[in-house]
Amino acid sequence: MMATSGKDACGLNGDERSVSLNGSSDKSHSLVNGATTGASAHSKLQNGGGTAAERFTFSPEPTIEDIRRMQAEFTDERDWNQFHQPRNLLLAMVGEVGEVSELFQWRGEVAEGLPDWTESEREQLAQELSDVMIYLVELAEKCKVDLPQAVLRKMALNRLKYPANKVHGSAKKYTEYKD
Ligand SMILES: Nc1ccn([C@H]2C[C@H](O)[C@@H](COP(=O)(O)OP(=O)(O)OP(=O)(O)O)O2)c(=O)n1
Repeated sequence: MMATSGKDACGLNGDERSVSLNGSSDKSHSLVNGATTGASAHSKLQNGGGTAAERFTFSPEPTIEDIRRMQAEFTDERDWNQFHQPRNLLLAMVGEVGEVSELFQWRGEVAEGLPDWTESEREQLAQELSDVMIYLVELAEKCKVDLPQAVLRKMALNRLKYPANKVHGSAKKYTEYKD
């Protein structure tokens, strides 16, 4: 089960955890803090409201291949590959998706930037999303899916299925378009 108090499963509190993040959370803090400074800043961060210049971006590293390699090292060091077959990894990933859901449940709609969330809640979310990503990457590895290239192929398909000039501003599924 997910830790729900200020301490996580390793016994770290929010402050201790943020020390180990190498500044990667600073960027999100500044964006998020912007959202709490006033109504206009807040509304700008609603879904779809930000310009490209304001958009939150990730650090370039680690790459997906870096994550695959680091997780492979982690499991090798523990002799855990015996447990990490595809189905087990899938179930572990779905369990972690459940933990992400738990953080959102009963809150109603949540605005982009999570303006009402505490630092501890944000850090919990970062950890649970990371768990999902780690298991997803390892699942892809164990299924021999080259995930970065597969994502490129899928995005190309998505662009074909949803031509921008046809679907602009509409959330309809492609099967609903009749032309
Ligand atoms: N057999 C395992 C167990 C853990 N992990 C790694 C991958 C995940 O990133 C993380 C998952 O650890 P936990 O199962 O302890 O789950 P949580 O970190 O979510 O802890 P909790 O369930 O207490 O929130 O550790 C792994 O690779 N293989």
